[in-house]
Amino acid sequence: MVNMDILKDNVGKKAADLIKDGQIVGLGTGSTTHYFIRYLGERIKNEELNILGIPTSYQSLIKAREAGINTTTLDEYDIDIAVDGADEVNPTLDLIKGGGAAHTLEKLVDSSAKKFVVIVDESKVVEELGKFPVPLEIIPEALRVVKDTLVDLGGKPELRMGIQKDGPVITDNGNFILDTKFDKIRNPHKLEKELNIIPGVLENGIFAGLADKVIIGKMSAIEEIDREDIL
Ligand SMILES: O=C[C@H](O)[C@H](O)[C@H](O)COP(=O)(O)O
Repeated sequence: MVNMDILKDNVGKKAADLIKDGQIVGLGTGSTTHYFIRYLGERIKNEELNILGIPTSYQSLIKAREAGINTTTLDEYDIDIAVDGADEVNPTLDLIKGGGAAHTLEKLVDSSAKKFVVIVDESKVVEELGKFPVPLEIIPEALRVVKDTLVDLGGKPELRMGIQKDGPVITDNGNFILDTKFDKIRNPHKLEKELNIIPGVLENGIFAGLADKVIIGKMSAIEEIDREDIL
């Protein structure tokens, strides 16, 4: 395993150990939550736990099935705890997510949970959000007008292109992604709202004020930061 994978493995296990029998669990998307889902599946099997997962993407649905986690939907259950990765985390626990184009359903699931736990390796920790471009899921018809609006707001939008697929990335919801670089994101709460009121934008990847806890995998140790600690 390369170093970053070890850190992701460590935080995935730590988060899986937080889950209690009988809970409904939001299953985040990405290479870090991959470890969480795997360890949760192992605990369910070894300890005969009664746990249901609510996936945030086709990827996490497939991984849940592989791990032996039964799944359900938000229509049927409230979520006790959601565990998800992030592309950037700042000192006030605001996030940028959506590197895997799953942020729309992730935001729905993560914000619905009674507790939202973020797991990251130390490379994701930043002083100020914005080095990672903000992903916006947009309906395809809105491409030109949303791009123009983002430029007016000081952004540099780029249509995310597929790999091993010609043309743009198509999200799980059938839409496009505009990765938008902003020079500095001084007020993530404000920018998150401004982006979401642009007609044609379904959801953007800023998750301001949502995380209750962040678990950071470092070379030296695992660091845990709770929202109440920073208030
Ligand atoms: O759309 C994807 C998600 O927001 C991921 O949780 C995020 O990109 C972090 O993924 P990873 O753990 O692979 O860095």
